Amino acid sequence: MASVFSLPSSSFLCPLKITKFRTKIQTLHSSQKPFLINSLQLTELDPKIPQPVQIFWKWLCDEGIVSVKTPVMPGVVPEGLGLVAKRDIAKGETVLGVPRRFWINTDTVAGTEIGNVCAGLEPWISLALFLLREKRRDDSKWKYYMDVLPECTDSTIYWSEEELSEIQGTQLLSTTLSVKDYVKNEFQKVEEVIRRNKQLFPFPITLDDFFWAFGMLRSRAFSRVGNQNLMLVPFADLANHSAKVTTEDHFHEVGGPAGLFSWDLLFSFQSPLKLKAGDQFLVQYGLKKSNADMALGYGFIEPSSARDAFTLTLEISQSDDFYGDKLDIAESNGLGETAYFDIKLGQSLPPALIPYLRLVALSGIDAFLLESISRNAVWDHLKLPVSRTNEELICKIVRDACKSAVSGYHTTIEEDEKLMEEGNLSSRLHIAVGIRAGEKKVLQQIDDIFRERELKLDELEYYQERRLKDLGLVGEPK
Ligand SMILES: C[S@@+](CC[C@H](N)C(=O)[O-])C[C@H]1O[C@@H](n2cnc3c(N)ncnc32)[C@H](O)[C@@H]1O
Repeated sequence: MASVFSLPSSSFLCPLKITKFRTKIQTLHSSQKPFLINSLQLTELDPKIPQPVQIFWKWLCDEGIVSVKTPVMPGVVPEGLGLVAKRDIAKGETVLGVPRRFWINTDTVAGTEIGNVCAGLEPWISLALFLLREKRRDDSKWKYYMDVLPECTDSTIYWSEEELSEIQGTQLLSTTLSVKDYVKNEFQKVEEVIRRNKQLFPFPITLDDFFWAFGMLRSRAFSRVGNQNLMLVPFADLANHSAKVTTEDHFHEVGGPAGLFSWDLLFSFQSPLKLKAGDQFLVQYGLKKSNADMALGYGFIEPSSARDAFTLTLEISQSDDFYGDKLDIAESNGLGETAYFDIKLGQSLPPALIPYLRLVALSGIDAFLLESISRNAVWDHLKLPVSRTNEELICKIVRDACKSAVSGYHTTIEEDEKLMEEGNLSSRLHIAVGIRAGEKKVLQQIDDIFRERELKLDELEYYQERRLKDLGLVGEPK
């Protein structure tokens, strides 16, 4: 199995042969003046660091984005490039502040020659076109930043067909294929814009290029900063993720000095951990993200099983005799005709799952429940077992769905675990094996819950029994 992952990199969908420093030292463009690599900051960089990164660092220094006081600098780390502490850093200490004029967001694009053309486009598409254009321009303000962007990541959007076959049957595969289709469709639409504006895009832009830009934005763009939804922040985006970081609020927009004589908004990063000189500055990419989200967005997964997840999709059938009533009840409770329930390994089921399942399965004489005066009253009834038939049916629906999902994988959990134990997996195979094992474990957990429920069907108390008790007609009145 591992052999399909040791293909030469040219077999991967790694577009844009633009940035080469990860494989060979890049030479400067003839039109660029070489920098003198002798400033105070530059001598601090590890000489093993590729030249484009040294030049990027010099640019950061010259532009006043970093100063001698900046306590982090770029470094080569197991995750690629990263930020390394130059000295001990206290927890909560500000490690960098990137002035607004270097941020890349829709305002940045609006202020350029392509601003008008991009005005009606989705923010990410306008940023993607901007990136692709700046990447080709020798006189780009962001040239040295563009030169340190990677050619691709291990995100599943860049995997070859053979690599994708390793996640056969997984939800990650279907999500990846949908995302790829979406990007392809958007590219077809944007090709027309590019064609009509040849003077602004006087170079070919391929689908692979577009995927490159999409992948860069997915893996490096910040969101939720102030009122900016999507934005690239050179230097700050060298921060890698660590599971050791268990908080998420590390970046803020603050006013501050943005050069010798100016004051501006700064994108500022605070260290979530106490660091020693030489340690890597690490952040948290999202506590709620599943391993599939991490694999798709960033091209890595965490060993923690807490990120293993499976999404159960349930639906009220339009051919259901009680479709209208059921939909109304679902909608009154924040759900819809289709409902998605993210189930995480080791965690209890989402509270709305079982009531929704009971609603979907409600039929025959149980359907009288739908006639309750208030929709909320119906939902309250659905929080407890309705009838043996209904409860048996929900167990069957879920167990059948689990069985069908499990039959789609081409390996067992044991086989995946053995591969993991043997080690030596390529980074992409490591992701594939981790994802397919994780999904199956969650499916097993769900199946176990409903198998146990099936065994207790005779012990459960159902609606009619509760009603009779309430009326004092059986057992102890409440
Ligand atoms: C925001 S960038 C960080 C800088 C990046 N390492 C670089 O070389 O430019 C995010 C990317 O870094 C890598 N990365 C970050 N954290 C990682 C981790 N914990 N394990 C593996 N790769 C990681 C992934 O390739 C991810 O897509």
